[in-house]
Amino acid sequence: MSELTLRAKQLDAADELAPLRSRFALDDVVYLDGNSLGALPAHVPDRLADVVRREWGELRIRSWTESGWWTAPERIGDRIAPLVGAAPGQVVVGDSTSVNVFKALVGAVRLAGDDRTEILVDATTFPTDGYIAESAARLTGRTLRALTPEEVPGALGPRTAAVLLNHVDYRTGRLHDLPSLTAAIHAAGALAVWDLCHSAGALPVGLDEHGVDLAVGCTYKYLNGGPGSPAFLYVRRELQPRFDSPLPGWNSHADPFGMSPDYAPAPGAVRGRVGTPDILSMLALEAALDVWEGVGIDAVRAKSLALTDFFLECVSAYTEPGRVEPVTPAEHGRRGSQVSLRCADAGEVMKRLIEEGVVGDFRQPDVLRFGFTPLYTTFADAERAARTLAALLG
Ligand SMILES: Cc1ncc(COP(=O)(O)O)c(C=O)c1O
Ligand SMILES: Nc1c(O)cccc1C(=O)C[C@H](N)C(=O)O
Repeated sequence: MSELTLRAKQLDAADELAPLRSRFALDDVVYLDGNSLGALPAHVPDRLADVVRREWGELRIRSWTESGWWTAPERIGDRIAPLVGAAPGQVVVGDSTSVNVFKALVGAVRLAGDDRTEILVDATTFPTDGYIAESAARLTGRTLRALTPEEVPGALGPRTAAVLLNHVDYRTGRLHDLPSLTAAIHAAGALAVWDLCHSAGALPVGLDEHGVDLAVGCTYKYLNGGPGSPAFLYVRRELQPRFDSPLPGWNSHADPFGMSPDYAPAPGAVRGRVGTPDILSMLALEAALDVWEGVGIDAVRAKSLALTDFFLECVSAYTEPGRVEPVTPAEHGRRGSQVSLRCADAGEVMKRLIEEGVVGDFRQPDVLRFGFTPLYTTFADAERAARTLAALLG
């Protein structure tokens, strides 16, 4: 047994979170793609079967009240809230991340007022955010400026309405400094909107603590909600009474069954709802969140850093110098829960890695991306992935 294989064994034996892996349906594939689609929690199929057979099949329409379907968006929002550092009543679940980016950004611009004429967006962001920001700017008559997060403080001014940023960059795995960027945005009198897709469930976010205004995130990555599971929207409590949703569907009405032709927004997080919630996906997500029972996000972060440190060490020990180049920052304060390696022919290399039972993904133009989900990823997984990669690269 090599020194690193032995170390992996010791690290797994000492890992307090190791028993959580049994809460998931996993096989002997090394699954390092939980930053794209989280693994299936083992109890979710039975829960979903119950929702379909009993709640839908037998109770039918009664389930909207008797099975708690109607209030699911806020109830599930309150279960995500502690994972992103939010007190209850500020997170609502529903729609895709893209739709929530639209609600949050247009809502932020409206909150900022008419004399603030510019939106700033992270140029390195996941593309959907940039597309939506462009449309939000056109619809609200604001200009849009795309720049890197480092350039944001220097670009802020009295004209800035809102800034849309990613907490962790999907390609490089770089963690941006949410507290200091939010503080700089506030000092300029603008609103901070954060996309938490790659940090929710992976590391502490501290939304309330840092005074973030609005935030969105998906639930199918580190929250393991399943393919296409609904996203979430956070609106800071103090802003809720003035939050003017650009998609004021009947589900966000103060009295939805009053069926009034006049719109009156509901108070609180409910104001972020739009139309009928996608109950099957939503209740799969709710069940998936049970795996967090007794688990703290700080412990998850500590293991995530230990896993990514160990993976980087194994890659450097096993791989010929120069074959791959880490693009994820080594510094803990700037690292999300993934490791991205720049590599020649990355698309082909990832295809072969997957054939060898190590699943990560390829991102244009030359990045091998490995996601580490501390709830189920082991140190042995990290070592085997690095060893398999090195063997492939020769
Ligand atoms: C940072 C980020 N924002 C948004 C999305 C996607 O949004 P949606 O859930 O609408 O597909 C992703 C991944 O798909 C993402 O990585
Ligand atoms: N949402 C996805 C999908 O529907 C299919 C494939 C991948 C995804 C992803 O989530 C991609 C992901 N946001 C990324 O960081 O690349």
